[in-house]
Amino acid sequence: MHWGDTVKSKIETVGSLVLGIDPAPDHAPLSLCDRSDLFLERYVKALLDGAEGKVGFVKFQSAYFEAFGSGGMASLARCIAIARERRMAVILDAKRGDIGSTADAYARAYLVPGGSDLEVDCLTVNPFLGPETLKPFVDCARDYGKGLFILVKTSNPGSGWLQDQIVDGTSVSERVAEAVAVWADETIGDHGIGAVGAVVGATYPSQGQRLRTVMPRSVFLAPGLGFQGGDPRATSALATPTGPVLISASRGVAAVEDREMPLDAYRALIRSRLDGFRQTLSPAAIPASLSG
Ligand SMILES: O=c1ccn([C@@H]2O[C@H](COP(=O)(O)O)[C@@H](O)[C@H]2O)c(=O)[nH]1
Repeated sequence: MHWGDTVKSKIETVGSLVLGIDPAPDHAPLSLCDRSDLFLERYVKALLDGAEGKVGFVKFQSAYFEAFGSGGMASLARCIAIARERRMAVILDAKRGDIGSTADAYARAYLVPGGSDLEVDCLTVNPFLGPETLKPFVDCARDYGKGLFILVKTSNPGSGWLQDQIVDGTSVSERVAEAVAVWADETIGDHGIGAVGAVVGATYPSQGQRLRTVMPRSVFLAPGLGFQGGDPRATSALATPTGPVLISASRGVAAVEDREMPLDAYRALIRSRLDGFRQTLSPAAIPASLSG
């Protein structure tokens, strides 16, 4: 199935929220942390239990699994499988990017069916090394129904240091966006949505408006809801029929101060936080079946 079709059908049935999964033991309930070797999978299962029926997309942050070394990467593979069993579309936020031959190996690891046990539906990639280094990812997205989110305007406070710089009359992020738009057109699916999308932080919705005009057929991944203060309403309003917006929150859904919280209460908290975030989105981003 084309990534754009997957996005469209998940949004229509469950909505555009993305559950960000950044497993950090220092803000998780203690009952999940008592055996460090089991922490990652227990944490992911607790979040997925709480998110049942509330989200159709999960975004795993690779770094938090890598931080546990080889065991963490093995857990990531198992957590990807668990999320897929629960019919979630899996985005891996690994921000990969390197010279073409190495990018080819990354693409095989994450995007080629059966290429490795880290295969996901969609991957974040970094454009800093230039267009030919993104080609292996774009080819895989087109050939195997996968999705890409290329970093265009990231959510962090310092993103403007490079991304807002003007070169030959165009900002660096717009320059990247122009390339994304071309790749989106080359990978278009039945619904007019390209497989190549963009990371556009929820913290910069007015730049998002401008970027939407440059990338009319790309899915936006908008991280930064919750802890980073992203604007849910203005960001979800960037969605168009051929340019859906997926909005993600990680700590804002999962982090707790009361670390003694029992697991059942934690699952209930996840559910109510996801409901709360959903209510802050533009009404157009909420499927009719869930808007009541
Ligand atoms: O521009 C970007 C790109 C990626 N991220 C990632 O999203 C989550 C955000 O976590 P929160 O707890 O919801 O703030 C994290 O994994 C980042 O690496 C981003 O924040 N901004």
